[in-house]
Amino acid sequence: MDNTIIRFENVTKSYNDGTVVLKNINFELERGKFYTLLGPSGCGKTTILRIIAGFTDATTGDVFFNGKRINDVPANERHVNTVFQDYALFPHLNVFENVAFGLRIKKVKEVEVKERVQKALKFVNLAGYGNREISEMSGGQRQRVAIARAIVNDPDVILLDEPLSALDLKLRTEMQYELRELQQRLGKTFIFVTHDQEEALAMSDEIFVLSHGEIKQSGTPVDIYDEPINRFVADFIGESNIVDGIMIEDYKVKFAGKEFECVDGGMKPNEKIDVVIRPEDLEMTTPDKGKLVVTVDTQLFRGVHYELSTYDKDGNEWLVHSLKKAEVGEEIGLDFDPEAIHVMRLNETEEDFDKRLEAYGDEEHE
Ligand SMILES: Nc1ncnc2c1ncn2[C@@H]1O[C@H](COP(=O)(O)OP(=O)(O)OP(=O)(O)O)[C@@H](O)[C@H]1O
Repeated sequence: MDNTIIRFENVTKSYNDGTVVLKNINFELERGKFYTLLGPSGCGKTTILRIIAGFTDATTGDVFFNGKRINDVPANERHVNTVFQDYALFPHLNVFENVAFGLRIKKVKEVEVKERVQKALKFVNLAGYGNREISEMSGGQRQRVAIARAIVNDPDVILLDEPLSALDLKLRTEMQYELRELQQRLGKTFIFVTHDQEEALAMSDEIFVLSHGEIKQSGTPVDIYDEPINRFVADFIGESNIVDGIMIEDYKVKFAGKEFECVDGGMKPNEKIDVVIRPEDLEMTTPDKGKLVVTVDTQLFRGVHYELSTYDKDGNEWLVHSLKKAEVGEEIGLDFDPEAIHVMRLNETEEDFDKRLEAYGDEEHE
C-alpha cells in the first residue's frame, strides 16, 4: 500500500507585492512519521504549514492528501490540526472546554465529547486537570492542552508551528522527549516547524532544511549531520569548519595550501569548492604528525570537551573539539581521516547532488 499521506508537487507561493516565499517545493511525507521543517526566520516554513492546513493557497503547484488533490478543499474539511506557537487557548474557558471546543462546533454528542476530551487529556498526562483555568496552568501544561485540543479531533496529521519556543530551555528539552514519545504512541504524522537545529536533530525521523523558500537538503538527522551537501546546511546544522578549496581530480582535494586524499568526486578538474570538516573529526596531535599545523588562539572548557579555536598559516580558522587540553599560543598538529573531509560544490542543490552521485557511482554515499 502507498504509505504517502501528503505530497507537494512543484509548489510555489508568491504575494502580490512580488515577494516569492516558496520557489519550487517537492516532497512526499509518509504516514506515522515525525517530520521537521527547519530553517532561519522567513525561509517559508510556516507558509508550508499554512498551505497544508488550507489557511493559504499555493500560487502554483499541487498539494495531495491521501492521493487526492486538495488545493481547493477548505481548511475545515482537511484532516489536519495545528498547534500554534502561542497555543491560541481561550483564556475564559477552562481546560476541558478548550479541548472540547472543536467538538462542540461540530455538534458532537455530550457523552462522546466527555469521553474524547478525557481520553485526549489522559494522552498528554493531564487527566484530572479539566476544571482548571488556563491561567492556573504552567507554560508546559498549556502546551499540552494545545496538543490535546489538536488530537481530540483524531486528525491524520498534526502540524506544530514552533510549539516549544515560548518555553525555557529545561522545559523545552523535556517537551521534546514528550512530544516525540506522544507522536510514537499516537502513530500519527507530525509536521514540526522550528529554527532550532538541535530540536530538529533530536526529534525527527526526517528533516527538511529550508533557506529562502527552497529545500536545501532533506534526510534523516544522521544523514544531514554527517553528510551535509552544501555550505548552507553544513553551516546551519551543528558546528563546521568551512574553507575554500580546489578539487584537483576525483578523490584529491587541495585546501590550506596542501593536497589531501578524500572520498568525493564527480566534479570538474580544478573546480573551486567548499571544504567542510566537523570540529569533532579533527584530532589534536604533535605538529610533526599533523596533516595541518595550527596555532591555538583560544580555548574554552565545554564540560565534555575542550573547544579550541586555532589558525593555520593561511589564516583559516579551525575549530577543534578535543578531550585533551592545549595551551593558548601553542603550535599543534591536526589529524583527520579522508572521510572527515566533506567536499561541496558551490551552491549545489539536492537534486544536482543526487544526479552527480549517480553519474560517478560513488559507493560511500549510496
Ligand atoms: N501576506 C504577505 N505578504 C507578503 N509577504 C509575506 C506575507 N506573509 C508572509 N510573507 C513573507 O513570507 C516569508 C516567509 O514567511 P514564513 O512565515 O513562512 O517564514 P518562517 O520560515 O516560518 O519564519 P519564522 O520562523 O520567522 O516564522 C517572509 O519573508 C514573510 O515576510
